[in-house]
Amino acid sequence: MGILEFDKVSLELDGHRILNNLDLDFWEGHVHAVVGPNGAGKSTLAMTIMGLAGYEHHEGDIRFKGKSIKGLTVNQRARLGITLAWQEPARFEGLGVGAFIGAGKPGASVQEIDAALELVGLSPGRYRSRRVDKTLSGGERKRIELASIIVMDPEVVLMDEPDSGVDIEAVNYIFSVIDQLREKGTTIILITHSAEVLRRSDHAFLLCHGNLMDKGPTARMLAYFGGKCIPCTHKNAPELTELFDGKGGIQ
Ligand SMILES: Nc1ncnc2c1ncn2[C@@H]1O[C@H](COP(=O)(O)OP(=O)(O)OP(=O)(O)O)[C@@H](O)[C@H]1O
Repeated sequence: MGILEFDKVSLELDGHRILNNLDLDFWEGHVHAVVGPNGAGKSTLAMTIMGLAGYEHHEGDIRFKGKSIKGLTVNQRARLGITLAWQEPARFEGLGVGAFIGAGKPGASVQEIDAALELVGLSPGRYRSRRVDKTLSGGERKRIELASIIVMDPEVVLMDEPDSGVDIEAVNYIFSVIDQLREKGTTIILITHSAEVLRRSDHAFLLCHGNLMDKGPTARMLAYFGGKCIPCTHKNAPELTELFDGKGGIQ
């Protein structure tokens, strides 16, 4: 049994079926990737797992440790240990960086906060007292968000395009955070367009137009990035030339 299970989950937004009858099983302590072309429904899947407003009225069931989480709020899901690393720390804008990082764990010590900052490659002396605001660069904000996840120590963490908008140095820190979370036994769900990120996973799901097209070990799913997209009969199936950027990633 997986730690997080989708049982025939479908979701309509604005009259369009965005997720279609998905049966997914995320195994405890594994790193899963969710891949697929633009508009496949990957971010919608993440929002639906988190139970964000507008995404809660899905058909089918989502179970965490065997119990339905349908109807639970984002905060209730977060308290169970399910969290999403947002693209940017938008919550609590203006809070001190240290307070922001400690917010997910009542009583978090300065040492824990500093250790998390160091893990993402930000000097505590320089960053802990700064504000979470627009004076931080996009990459810094992303790393601060990751530091908050390290302190929170969730059971399931979703990361939506963890390597987008960050430089090579920051990407390496993000990858080392993924490795550390994996070592701790955290279940990780990586939503990605990047073959490099996909390589960090053990197992991947391929979505297209809200449908699960394939699932399997990463090594096999990497073929998708190599230009061998599996046959798709959807009327709007994108041309392969639209999909691949020629550098091992997809557009
Ligand atoms: N509120 C909404 N109303 C109608 N359609 C929506 C809504 N939100 C998302 N969609 C559509 O749902 C589809 C899936 O969007 P989603 O953002 O989940 O895709 P994605 O796989 O994450 O794409 P990308 O790789 O481009 O980020 C898209 O066609 C999008 O336009």
